[in-house]
Amino acid sequence: MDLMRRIGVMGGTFDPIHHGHLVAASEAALRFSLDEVVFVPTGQPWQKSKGDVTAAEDRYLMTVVATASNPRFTVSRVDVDRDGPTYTVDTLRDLAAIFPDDELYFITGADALEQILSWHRAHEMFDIAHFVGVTRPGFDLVSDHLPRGAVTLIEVPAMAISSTDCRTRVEKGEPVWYLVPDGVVQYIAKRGLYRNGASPSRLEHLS
Ligand SMILES: Nc1ncnc2c1ncn2[C@@H]1O[C@H](COP(=O)(O)OP(=O)(O)OP(=O)(O)O)[C@@H](O)[C@H]1O
Ligand SMILES: O=C(O)c1ccc[n+]([C@@H]2O[C@H](COP(=O)([O-])O)[C@@H](O)[C@H]2O)c1
Repeated sequence: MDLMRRIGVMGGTFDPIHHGHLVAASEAALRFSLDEVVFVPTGQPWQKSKGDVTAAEDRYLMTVVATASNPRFTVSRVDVDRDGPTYTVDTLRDLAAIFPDDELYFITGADALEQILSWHRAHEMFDIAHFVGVTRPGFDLVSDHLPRGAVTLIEVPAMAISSTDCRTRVEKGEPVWYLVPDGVVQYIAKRGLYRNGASPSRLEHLS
């Protein structure tokens, strides 16, 4: 009996997680018959400007809330718990140790795929996981720059949603209902995230 499972890995800063992330993961799971999709919130996303990123614990908890209702979705703390800048090569090494008998599929949107050769030790990543590039409105989905056979491109339902737009809307007092899961709307309000352009960096007010 073949016990090898197919594990999707959806990395992101998730500041906040939105339905674009969830649809991308769900479609990749469908197309590749993934047994599980592990969402991995970044610890320190070195290519985003440091002061602008919400505390990792808040981003981690929003990811847990957003994925809780899907039995195939899980959340990993490997990047949140690792010191230093978050490199996907480390994420994949950690997950390969957790899932030693399984195949890893790293899911990434067209914008991230475009930049992927700027990632730390990028070429080593392709030995650990197969990459799945998904369409995203406003970006071209191409893989000509990547090693042959390393990436499969798939079309997913177009969700013109970004975390940046969600943060801006909250800051302006506009709703983010239906852009992010209901529990994430409530978490953002409860924690006062994204108001006045600043987020609390600790969880001392979390009751
Ligand atoms: N609407 C979307 N459709 C498809 N893929 C997406 C979408 N939004 C994000 N992604 C992909 O999800 C992953 C994590 O994205 P990230 O957490 O940076 O969200 P973001 O919306 O791009 O954030 P920000 O606006 O803060 O840059 C990346 O691979 C990104 O390409
Ligand atoms: O490995 C790197 O150097 C690297 C650089 C930028 C982004 N990434 C990964 O790409 C995923 C999406 O990142 P981001 O910054 O667009 O949220 C997330 O898993 C990041 O860890 C990875």
